[in-house]
Amino acid sequence: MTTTSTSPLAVRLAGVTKDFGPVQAVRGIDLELHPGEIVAFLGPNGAGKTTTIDMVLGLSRPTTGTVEVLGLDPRRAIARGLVSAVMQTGGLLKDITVRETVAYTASLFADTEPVDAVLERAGIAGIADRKVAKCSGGEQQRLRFAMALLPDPALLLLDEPTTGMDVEGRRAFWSAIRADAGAGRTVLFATHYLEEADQYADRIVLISKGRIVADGTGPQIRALASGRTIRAWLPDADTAAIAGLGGVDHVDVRGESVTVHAKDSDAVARYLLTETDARDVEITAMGLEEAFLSLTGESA
Ligand SMILES: Nc1ncnc2c1ncn2[C@@H]1O[C@H](COP(=O)(O)OP(=O)(O)OP(=O)(O)O)[C@@H](O)[C@H]1O
Repeated sequence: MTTTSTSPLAVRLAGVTKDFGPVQAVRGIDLELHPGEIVAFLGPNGAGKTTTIDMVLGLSRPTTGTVEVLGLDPRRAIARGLVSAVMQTGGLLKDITVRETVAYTASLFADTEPVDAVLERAGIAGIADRKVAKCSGGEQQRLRFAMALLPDPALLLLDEPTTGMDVEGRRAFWSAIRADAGAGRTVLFATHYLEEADQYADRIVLISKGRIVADGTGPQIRALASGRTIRAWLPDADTAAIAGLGGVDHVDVRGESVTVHAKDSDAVARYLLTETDARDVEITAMGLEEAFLSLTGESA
């Protein structure tokens, strides 16, 4: 694997913004990725994930700020074979086999890993003689992954790599990526899927409206939105009194039940059980889905 001693960082973004005319797609991102990390870039549609990845790939330049890949300008890093990307679609010839596809790609590079080794690493050695047209979406993505591994890149970028794949295809794809990343490769992938980020990344960078709104492990992201939900049966709930309790974010009354989002669930439960006729009091932690919506400001 190729690394550079001049910078220990795989990716460094400092004060990066990107405007498209009046659209501010990226509004000031600072981000450092360390070698060997698997990082998910998680965010809703239009958050700025692809725009940021394109800048890391040297496909576009930031409006302000700097982007460095392994201590180099992204285009130099690409030219040196330090970076590869797996995109969502395109780029495959249907009438040749999996092995022929990788061999053909290898012939375009001066110096590559052996074809059989990358087929093995991508988990598609068993289907090497299959025509691309006969491969499932997941197998085609693993083929793109094999092609991306040919220059033995230190950094691998994946833009929503599992869109349209079924659960099994997704699992097989990620187990190949994970096994390979054990060797020290840095991986940055964009995704809409919370579960995918939580399951396969060491670190989640949550992005919304062109800014990073949270950065940490799956459990850390959940802890940031550390509120709990308290539900109880309580006809004629005094919503003003509940809203006035410390740490209450939101009170919702539906029919005879009340739902409260609060940081201090004990105080709410104590109030409900001692000061009111509430019954069936239920407290649940926020799931990753709710944490995501609350942190990206997209909750109802
Ligand atoms: N070439 C462009 N010209 C004008 N606006 C653009 C261009 N590329 C992106 N945008 C806008 O910039 C914002 C960020 O888009 P971007 O594609 O980076 O988001 P994303 O997080 O990758 O979204 P998705 O998950 O839908 O792919 C959006 O408002 C988008 O419409």
